[in-house]
Amino acid sequence: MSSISGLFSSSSTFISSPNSLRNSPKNQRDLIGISKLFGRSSGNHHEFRRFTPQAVAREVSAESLISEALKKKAVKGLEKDPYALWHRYVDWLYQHKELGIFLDVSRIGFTDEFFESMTPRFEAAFKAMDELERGAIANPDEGRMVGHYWLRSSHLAPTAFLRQQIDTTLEAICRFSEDVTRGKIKPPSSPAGRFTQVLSVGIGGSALGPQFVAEALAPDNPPLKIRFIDNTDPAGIDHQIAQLGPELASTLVVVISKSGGTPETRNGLLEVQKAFREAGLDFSKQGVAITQENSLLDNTARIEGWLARFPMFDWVGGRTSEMSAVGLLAAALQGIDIRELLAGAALMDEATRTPVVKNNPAALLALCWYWASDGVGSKDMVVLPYKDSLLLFSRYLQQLVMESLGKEYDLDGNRVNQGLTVYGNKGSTDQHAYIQQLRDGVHNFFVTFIEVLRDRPPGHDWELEPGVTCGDYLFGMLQGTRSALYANNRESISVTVQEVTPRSVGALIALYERAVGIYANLININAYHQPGVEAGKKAAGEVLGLQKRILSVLNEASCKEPVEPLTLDEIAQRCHAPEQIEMIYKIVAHMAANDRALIAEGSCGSPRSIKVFLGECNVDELYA
Ligand SMILES: O=P(O)(O)OC[C@H]1O[C@](O)(CO)[C@@H](O)[C@@H]1O
Repeated sequence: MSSISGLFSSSSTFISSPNSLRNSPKNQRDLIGISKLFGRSSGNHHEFRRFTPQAVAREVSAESLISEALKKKAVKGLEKDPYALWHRYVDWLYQHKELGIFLDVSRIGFTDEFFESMTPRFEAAFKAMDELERGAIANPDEGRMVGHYWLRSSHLAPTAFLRQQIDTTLEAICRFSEDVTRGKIKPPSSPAGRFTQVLSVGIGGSALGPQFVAEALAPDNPPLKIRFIDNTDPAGIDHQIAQLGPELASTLVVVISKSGGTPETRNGLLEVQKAFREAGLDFSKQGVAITQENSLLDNTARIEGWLARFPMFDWVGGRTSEMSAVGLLAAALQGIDIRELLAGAALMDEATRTPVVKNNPAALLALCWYWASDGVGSKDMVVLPYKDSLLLFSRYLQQLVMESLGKEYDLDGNRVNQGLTVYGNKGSTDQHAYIQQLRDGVHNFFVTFIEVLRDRPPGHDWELEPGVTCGDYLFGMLQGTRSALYANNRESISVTVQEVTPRSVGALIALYERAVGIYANLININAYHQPGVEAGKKAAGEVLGLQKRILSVLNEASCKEPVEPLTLDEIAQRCHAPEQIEMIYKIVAHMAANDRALIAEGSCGSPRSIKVFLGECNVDELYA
């Protein structure tokens, strides 16, 4: 779309003459982009929508909406007159006084006509969000309510039972973390006499929120320092445990998994438990589980008598779980004011319930996303917080946005392959990395700047040049980049917060949660399931199953007298998986690289030369 707007603004005749576009090789990429938008065949591209009557109706309206939008962009282009821009800035500026948050959408070029044309979609989206908050089954696939908003305003939960669950869990978190930080609950055998470290084991939504909040808000000397195991990388796990060293004895291990069965998290737990055994420590006295009631993890923790268990609710998704026990316990243990975090989110929720788009910052974000990416994710969202402590915000948003919006089908069952790509680290650091391309290169993105007005706590600033502080440079870099991008027709949104505090961080999380919810409604997809992730998990399970079959086949051949080394072809035949020969090669190469019992002769660089056998024959397994 990027080049589309540039293209159309240079010559409006292209609009009414799409064939002339098609003829220009320079424009092929744009055309493919457009045909993808509408699911139309283009050359070898196959049809990929089911054309139900509703789908046709929806498609036609989506198509006309987008081409209308393009025409308007073509006619108007991005405003360059400084006074007109200033008026646009002032007219569209959103401010939340109490939260000290501003949203500037003036550098997104949507037109008044486009804004008007979106009214029916927004009306439907507000209605759907309202129903969701009232407890409708908003995740139809999984038959679940979606209630992360209730976590910070329990009085809005649809039943007394839910209200009580939320309130008692919050009280339990506060009590437990206070008892831990005050040393009332302590590790059994640490010379420190109290817990000094938290080791948080979890992945995806069970890690990203706590990581972001720790980076953003943990004080320099927190009551407990936090570390994360968020992968099944053995070297990464070893590193975390090695860094803890003797402090393992005073480490509170918080294992987080909504499902309670995520393999990476289970592996992390088993690795940590092994480290505890080797150090002669009793894991159960230092382990805490956060999971759904009766999950595998919950049952393990209960049976093994872990120190504590906190619930994760069925109606809270992993990527929106920061305000549940998932995020709150870790935050409280680091001395972060979780009531403020919740208060900030609640205030933002209130502000983003209004059905007046111009007064609703989440709706404004959704409007900009729709305009900038044509409602089909045709451009990526680059998130650039100009503040070190917000470094992980882009990574946090990556899951929130991409796992929510990246969907194959819409709610009517049409194949739409929706999404919105998010990436970014922080400014001004990224100006010395990839912003060159953003300014001058391929135009396939829009930017979200996150600005923090307060540079340092009061009383700590100084001028490193007459009249200029270090923070002035950071400010200058942000404003300069915003202007330079805009001058080259690169659109941007700016979110400004007064300070990075628990309140503003809570508000930012709530702002984006709601923006994703509204946007999902605008594009008619279910934001609350993740069927695609299951495919990867299933395939991983199949790889491990194949590995077991390979070992069994090799064991049988290696128990022969003499031992029978097998080629990869022979292994594949005996595993009844000839089509899996490449995977078999990879499994053998991986095991060989890790000094497993398997011996591979030949060179990994010439797979056909490889012959494999096991160093030891396991007779028991033969007859198992
Ligand atoms: O909390 P769990 O159940 O371990 O899941 C972790 C993450 O895995 C996912 O389900 C994706 O696999 C995420 O949605 C989730 O946040």
